[in-house]
Amino acid sequence: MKSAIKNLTIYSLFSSKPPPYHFPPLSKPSTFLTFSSGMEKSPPPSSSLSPSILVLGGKSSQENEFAKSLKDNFKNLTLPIEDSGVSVFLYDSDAEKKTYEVEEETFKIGTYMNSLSANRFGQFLIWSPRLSSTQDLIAKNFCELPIGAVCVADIQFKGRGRSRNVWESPAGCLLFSFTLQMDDGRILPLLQYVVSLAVVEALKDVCDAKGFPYLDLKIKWPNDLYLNGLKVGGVLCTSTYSSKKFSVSAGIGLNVNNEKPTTCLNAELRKLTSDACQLERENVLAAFFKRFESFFDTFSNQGFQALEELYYKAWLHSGQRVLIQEEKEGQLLEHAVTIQGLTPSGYLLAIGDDHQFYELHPDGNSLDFFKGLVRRKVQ
Ligand SMILES: O=C(O)CCCC[C@@H]1SC[C@@H]2NC(=O)N[C@@H]21
Repeated sequence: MKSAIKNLTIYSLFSSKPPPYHFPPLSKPSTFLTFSSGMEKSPPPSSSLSPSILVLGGKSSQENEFAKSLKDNFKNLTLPIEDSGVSVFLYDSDAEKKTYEVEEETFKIGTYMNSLSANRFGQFLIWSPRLSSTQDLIAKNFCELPIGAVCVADIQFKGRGRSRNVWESPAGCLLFSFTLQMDDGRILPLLQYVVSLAVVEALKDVCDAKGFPYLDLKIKWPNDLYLNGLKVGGVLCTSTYSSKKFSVSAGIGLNVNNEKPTTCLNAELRKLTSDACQLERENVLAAFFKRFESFFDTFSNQGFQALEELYYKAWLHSGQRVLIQEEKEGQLLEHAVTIQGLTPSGYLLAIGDDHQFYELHPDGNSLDFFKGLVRRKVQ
């Protein structure tokens, strides 16, 4: 295939080749370490700012033992300079209850753990009221954490978006990153779609379980989450390659409960029903891991094809007419195509009015879906 595109920006997961930089070889997940789980003094409320805290906790005694070992060996972790002063605590449900009395907005680890039914993802949790970026913490310490470990922050002050964008991360958003590994680099670029799909389906699951009306959360390709025409979330997947494995840090930001300046899931829910029907970040996160775990198994064993139908129901683009741009002999030509689906490598497949197939790549400078696309001919 010949590309007519110059200055093409390709997101990190669109490259099936190992990236040029590597983390050190992966160590075994340390869940076999044995320590007694201990109670810690109550962590301060999230309103106390710098230096922040990290709370480590697990679903089972095994993960709680790992939490203890990580706390004891905390100096081995690599923290972004902005987070270097953090204090580490082990999760303690009694202490958490006291914290709620002071601060309602904190992520409730107990509620999350009770709601979590996934078996492999989300079992080991790192929570912070205020962190530079969950993505940085997870990616920088991938080798020290068990696969499936999740880091949640109430507020990020250096949140990362795609294409080096800053991700605004105020209170009320569900902000998290988690770890996973994959062997097959050919399907790696499609993983971000599996993550987005799991968010959409998890939201339906929570609404179902609570008897809430459905929110029409949709995927705007490649990684945005839209509700009623407004962006309420995004997915960022980054990977490194070592010892024949891709180590992936998957980060998700979802605006559950902060309607300024646009909207959020709960604001849209209030329009449909009573004020009493409100989503909690803890339940959404637990439902996400349940969905993701199942989708990830399907994806790993059968490929993205097995999820494609569901994905196309969840995205905004089937049959969408899109204006694409092409530079020819110094002239900017624009013409319309109709989106058909995804190519095997995860780009958009479109058919032109000339019956020619096109593979559309995202323009790194602008994600204006109707203007900012570049094209590549499929032969
Ligand atoms: O650009 C996008 O649309 C993706 C944004 C992903 C943001 C999330 S918030 C949690 C995690 N931590 C980060 O720093 N970024 C991701």
